[in-house]
Amino acid sequence: MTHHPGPPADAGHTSHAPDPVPFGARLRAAMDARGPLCVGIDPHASLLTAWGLSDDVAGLERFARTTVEALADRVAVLKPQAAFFERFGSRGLAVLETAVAEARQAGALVLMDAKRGDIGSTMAAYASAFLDAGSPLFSDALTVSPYLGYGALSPALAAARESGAGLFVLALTSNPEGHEVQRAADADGRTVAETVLHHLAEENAGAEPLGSFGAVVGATLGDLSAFPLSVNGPLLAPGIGAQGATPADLPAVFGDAVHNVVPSVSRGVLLHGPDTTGLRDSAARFADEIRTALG
Ligand SMILES: O=c1ccn([C@@H]2O[C@H](COP(=O)(O)O)[C@@H](O)[C@H]2O)c(=O)[nH]1
Repeated sequence: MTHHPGPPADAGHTSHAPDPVPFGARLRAAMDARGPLCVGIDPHASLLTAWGLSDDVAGLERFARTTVEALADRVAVLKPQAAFFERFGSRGLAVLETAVAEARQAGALVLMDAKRGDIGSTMAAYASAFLDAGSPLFSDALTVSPYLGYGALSPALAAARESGAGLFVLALTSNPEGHEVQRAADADGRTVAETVLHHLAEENAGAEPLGSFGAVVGATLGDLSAFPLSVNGPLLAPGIGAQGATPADLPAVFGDAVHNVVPSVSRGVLLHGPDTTGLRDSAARFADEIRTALG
């Protein structure tokens, strides 16, 4: 697979032609070319301050631009955390739109971490916002929450198929509070997380080289061999760095599914900014550790 992982040539404008190559194939190509590391763009107020920036839209804009310029030409995936842009209202969203377009233009796949989930009719509007090729916030993939029922995600699945985008469905999140919901079992003893993973395996059946519908599975969770992680789709693994997990943990957590893992680091890289070399060197160190861990 030699397809360029980046966007169509008109990225940066508000109109995008649907990419005929499904997200899973584009992601596999990007992982092969650049390694699997995903870096989060999480402009925490504390990071803006640490970077010598003001906690306002100007600071946000500088933070996002610096991160994109430092990393979009070398990591497989950039993952803007929408919350940190939304807190500045419409002007924050304008910064997010620009960051998405510039990151895609530079060759990174953009995973919008917005964790959307609602009844189907409202889910269709979220899908339109992030997964319709003509939307200003169109992204290569979107995180979604299945806790209104996996079936309520149908409009997002349909929109992603239409535009060649992907989804990452919350299954086993990196935070300890997730357990009481995600590990709750039904009458047959099947946990919520297992149910989500089974749906994803069905979604991705037969897809090559990789399905477009992934799961979010924290790198912090220890041995997950009790869960059916082989969904023939990507597994976004947040929790490396600031939350305490390390690349060396990945094989023990993910077992046979480790080669479909997209390890994700936000603060662990970002705290080395605003210096471009600091950001790049930090990302390169994580990438090296991941390569070593995955053999
Ligand atoms: O289970 C999850 C799902 C998403 N996240 C998000 O990833 C980053 C983690 O940031 P770090 O600075 O590397 O801790 C953040 O945007 C979370 O909202 C997660 O941590 N766990």
